[in-house]
Amino acid sequence: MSNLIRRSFSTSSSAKTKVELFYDIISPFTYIQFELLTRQRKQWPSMDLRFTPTTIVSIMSKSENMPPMMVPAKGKYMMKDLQRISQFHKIPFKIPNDFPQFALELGSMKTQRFLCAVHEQIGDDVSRQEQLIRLFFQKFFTPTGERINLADVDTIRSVATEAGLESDFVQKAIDGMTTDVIKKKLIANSDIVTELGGFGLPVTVVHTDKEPKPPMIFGSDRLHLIGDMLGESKPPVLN
Ligand SMILES: N[C@@H](CCC(=O)N[C@@H](CS)C(=O)NCC(=O)O)C(=O)O
Repeated sequence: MSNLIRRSFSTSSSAKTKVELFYDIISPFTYIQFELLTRQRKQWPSMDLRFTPTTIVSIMSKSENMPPMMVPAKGKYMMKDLQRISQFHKIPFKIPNDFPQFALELGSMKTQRFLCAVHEQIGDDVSRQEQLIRLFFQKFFTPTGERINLADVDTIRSVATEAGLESDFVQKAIDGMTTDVIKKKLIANSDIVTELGGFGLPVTVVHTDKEPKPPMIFGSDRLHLIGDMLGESKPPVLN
């Protein structure tokens, strides 16, 4: 098994189990899972939640999958489904008015490279990561349908600054975005997902030792299984 899959995290607490959310800001179901998992912290004290930036384009291509919206019936259902579940979970959300076109033509690669560079700089400061990731999701899936441009460096800079990152820190991450180290790191993160059998997002990996490979959960609708893998008896808080 690849040592990327069973890797060590720099700050580990043996009493807790790492639950790793692989994310890409362009993925609406990942926004849902991000909010649901962060809400679960209080309910599930054994969970040590971590975030890993990835790119859905690479995951789809390596797994020979394609975006659900390429199949018209799936695309239509997905829009309705997202509207229903975001309302049910009380997450302020709307799919951007030009979502399919934006996703296919511009996409989130620049933002994901930026976030990857930020992760490298901050290390395991999960609360700073969380604040930044949430702001990107909120500004892309606004309740009005007006989105930010995830492919624009000035926009990325302004979101990061609004999230409280210092300007020289942001500049360092922007410089990092174009380096081979960061580009390769983002692809390596995506390879972990496909090596575990992933074909889309969100992917949540529960780092238990109970199975030969850490289990990989696809989707934002399997929270009860994650709780069960953690040995938590309290059910997830859904709304
Ligand atoms: N049922 C899942 C659907 C998740 C989903 O459709 N994710 C998209 C990206 S936002 C994907 O990667 N789909 C791949 C596929 O369905 O094959 C959920 O509720 O979260």
